[in-house]
This record gives sequence, C-alpha cells and structure tokens, in this order.
Amino acid sequence: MDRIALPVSPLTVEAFAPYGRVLSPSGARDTGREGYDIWIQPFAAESRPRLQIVRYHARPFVVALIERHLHVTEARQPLSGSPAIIVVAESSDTPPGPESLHAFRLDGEGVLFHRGTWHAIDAYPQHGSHADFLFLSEEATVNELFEHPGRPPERTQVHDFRAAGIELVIDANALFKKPNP
Ligand SMILES: NC(=O)N[C@@H](O)C(=O)O
Repeated sequence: MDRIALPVSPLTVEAFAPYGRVLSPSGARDTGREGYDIWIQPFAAESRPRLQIVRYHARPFVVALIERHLHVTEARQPLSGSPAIIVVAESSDTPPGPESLHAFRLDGEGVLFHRGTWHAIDAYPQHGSHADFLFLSEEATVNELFEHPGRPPERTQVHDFRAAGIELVIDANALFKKPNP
C-alpha cells in the first residue's frame, strides 16, 4: 500500500474556488432591504432539495473512498461539535490522482461544492467525538445512496483509493502551521 500524506490548507475563497464557494457574507450583497442583506448562493439540484443534518463521527485521518454527485451542488454548513477536515478535488470524468486532492479545515464557515466536485465520503472531526453539519443535497441522490446502498448509484460516481493500493493520510500536523505573517 502506498502511503501518501495530504497537507491541510487554510480555507479561503480563493483556495476553495476550484471546488466550490465558501458560504460567507463576503462581497457585495445580492439583494435585501434596509438593515437586511442577502447573498444568493448558486445551489442547483435536479430533483427536490433534501435538507439534512449529518453527524460525522471521529475517525482515523485516512481517506479511502471519494465520490462526486452529478446532479446537485451539495452544501455543508458546520452546526456544532469539532472543526472538521474535508478532502476535495476538482470535478473530472476520470477519478483524480492523490496529487489532485486538497484537504481543508471547516471551522464555522460552510461550503457549496460545484456540481461534480470530488470529495471524501467522510469529513474528519479535528478533535472530540463528532462534527455536525447542516447538509443540502437533492432527494434523488440521497435516496440512491442511503435507501438503496447495495445498488450502484447513477447520480454519484465513487472511487476507491484503497482498492488502488493507495492509503491517503491527512497530515493533521499541518493544521498548526500558522500562515506566514
Ligand atoms: N449525505 C449526503 O447526502 N451525501 C453524502 O454522500 C456526501 O458526503 O456527499
């Protein structure tokens, strides 16, 4: 098994742009009224939206499976629990290599994936027992994955690094490297 370390990058609008948007009230508002600003986010789904709360339990910082959803721009907003690390790669028809994966730490700010952005099926709580997220997806994608887990999904593409003989280990130490002043 080839063991490859994945450094963790600070979550910034620019750094995350290839994978999606950071959900934060930044830049000019889109609409609103006196004393009330609205930033419209480009969420898109081809079936009914599905709002979920997802609890990621603490787990080893090892990435085995990644996936991408072809018919929804999935959104995740931290709710409670520990900051958590997500692993992403740009949308591509063929699965990305380890060199194309990037890990980001979500600590308060959420993200909206571009359609088809590859992501680890897990998020990795940095400490403690779990990390809870508000999770916006679509009914058809979620039902395929969780109501019919034995059936190969049509709306989601999955890739198994473990089956390819690759063990991806998130480099948690990089979390503590402060950006250069
Ligand atoms: N939970 C959910 O709707 N989808 C997951 O497969 C995911 O992490 O994208």
